[in-house]
Amino acid sequence: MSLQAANLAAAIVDLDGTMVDTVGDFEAAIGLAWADLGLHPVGRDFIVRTVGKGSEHLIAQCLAAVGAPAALQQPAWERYQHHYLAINGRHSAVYPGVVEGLQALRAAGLRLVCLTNKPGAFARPLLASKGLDGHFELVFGGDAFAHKKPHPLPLLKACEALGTPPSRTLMVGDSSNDAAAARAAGCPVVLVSYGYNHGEPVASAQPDAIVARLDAIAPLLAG
Ligand SMILES: O=C(O)COP(=O)(O)O
Ligand SMILES: [Mg+2]
Repeated sequence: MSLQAANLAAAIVDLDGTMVDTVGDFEAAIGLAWADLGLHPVGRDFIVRTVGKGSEHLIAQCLAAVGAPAALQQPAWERYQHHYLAINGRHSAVYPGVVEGLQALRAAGLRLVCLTNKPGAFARPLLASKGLDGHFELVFGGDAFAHKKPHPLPLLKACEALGTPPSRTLMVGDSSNDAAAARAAGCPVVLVSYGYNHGEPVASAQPDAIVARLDAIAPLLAG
């Protein structure tokens, strides 16, 4: 079914790689945590390829990449959270077209929810400091439910909270995690071309549409 024919009532919008370019924050917080623990630094490219499945996954992968012993898992997670909360948003930027895109979706009558794999305690202050929080009725972090994307549960829960059927609730994301979760939940999905998709082209996730900016979505709905 085309996006136009879906008669959308709401959109669920991803955060990292879709609305905000946060790689600089991940890189800074991991760098500071790793320095505290005397670990070898992790390269930015590795972080870009690994972001998307939540912070716990990112930290575990970065520890494995530098051959850190298992005993450092918990201290690394604690140091990382400490530093991330302190620098949150400082090395991040809202992508061009995001504010206009969110405004246009709302003007088209869609209700908006933010759903991210990022912990809620990181996501809420980031949205607020970037002035994006006012667009969303609800914000769900990666720790809000028993599973994260690519599991469909968070999308189904978001639809339930909105009271909108998945078929009329658009997922807007940047990665195969968003696309797989949307497919399994029964939501249509649009991916942006500029985010973090584990080094793969977003076309391989077979979304309903690919856009270069968030403000290119509303025109697709109008036909
Ligand atoms: O924190 C992550 O790993 C990704 O977060 P996202 O779901 O907002 O892309
Ligand atoms: Mg993302």
